[in-house]
Amino acid sequence: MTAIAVENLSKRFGRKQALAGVDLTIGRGEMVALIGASGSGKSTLMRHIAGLERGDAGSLIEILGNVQQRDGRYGADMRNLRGDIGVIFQQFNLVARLPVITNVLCGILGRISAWRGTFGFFTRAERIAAIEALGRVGIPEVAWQRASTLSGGQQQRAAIARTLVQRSKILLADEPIASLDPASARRVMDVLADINRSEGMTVLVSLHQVEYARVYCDRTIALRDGKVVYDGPSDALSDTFLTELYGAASEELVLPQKLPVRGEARPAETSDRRAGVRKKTLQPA
Ligand SMILES: Nc1ncnc2c1ncn2[C@@H]1O[C@H](COP(=O)(O)OP(=O)(O)OP(=O)(O)O)[C@@H](O)[C@H]1O
Repeated sequence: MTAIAVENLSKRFGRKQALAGVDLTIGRGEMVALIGASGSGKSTLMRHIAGLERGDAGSLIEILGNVQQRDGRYGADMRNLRGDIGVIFQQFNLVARLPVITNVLCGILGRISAWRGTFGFFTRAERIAAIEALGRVGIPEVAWQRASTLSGGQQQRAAIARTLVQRSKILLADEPIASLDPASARRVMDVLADINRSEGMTVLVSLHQVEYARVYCDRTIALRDGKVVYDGPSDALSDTFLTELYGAASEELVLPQKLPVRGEARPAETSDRRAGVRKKTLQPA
């Protein structure tokens, strides 16, 4: 079954053609990487799939077989479909002053009555589910801490826990590791891969470094100037091929050092870098 179907998606911002006739289909249970140099349209595509933005005339997006938007208008099922999609961003994933557990519980706001959400009235079962979700991502001990006290990697994992509590079927992760040091980045990618495998959650993750795509995703979709220029096995994205696709801009897609193979022994994680660090810290100088 198809999780995400995008047909002829175009988006113009003034004179800038951010997306130009994007076609792609992602099956349920797939974990797919989206790569592209800066400004290639990754975030714009993610925002459209999340239902946060509407495409231009002629565009069609279907989520789980239902029309999410067509010709710049949202479909009738839009509200329900929003609940099926969990979104995490590079930053600003959590409300800093609230405890982590409350942030995670925000995942169920779409399913409970407005008054319960407004007053933060959550049942014992819901709180237990939130702590279990934090356990799934490896950080149950931070449940009662303020979100602002978490490292960047922990914040991303808490945001993933929120999507588990939301029971979303699709997870869109827009550059979730761009602000993290390599050890924290791998942990976040490990968690994404784990919930993809064990929960069957469809994952679309945009990445700046193609190495992570090669290690974690069988399939990569590459964007350039708002168009899909490659859609196929991540293994095929050799450095030479990347240069063919992106020219000099390919340098920003390659890490200076090789990543260990998944599951290979890794050095102990150093302390996670605090969230809010400047974007693209993994780029070569
Ligand atoms: N709201 C907007 N208004 C005007 N232009 C926009 C808007 N959003 C995106 N763009 C432009 O569309 C193009 C694609 O932007 P987008 O953020 O999707 O790229 P990206 O691949 O995610 O880049 P990065 O890796 O740097 O985040 C860029 O030229 C950007 O300036």
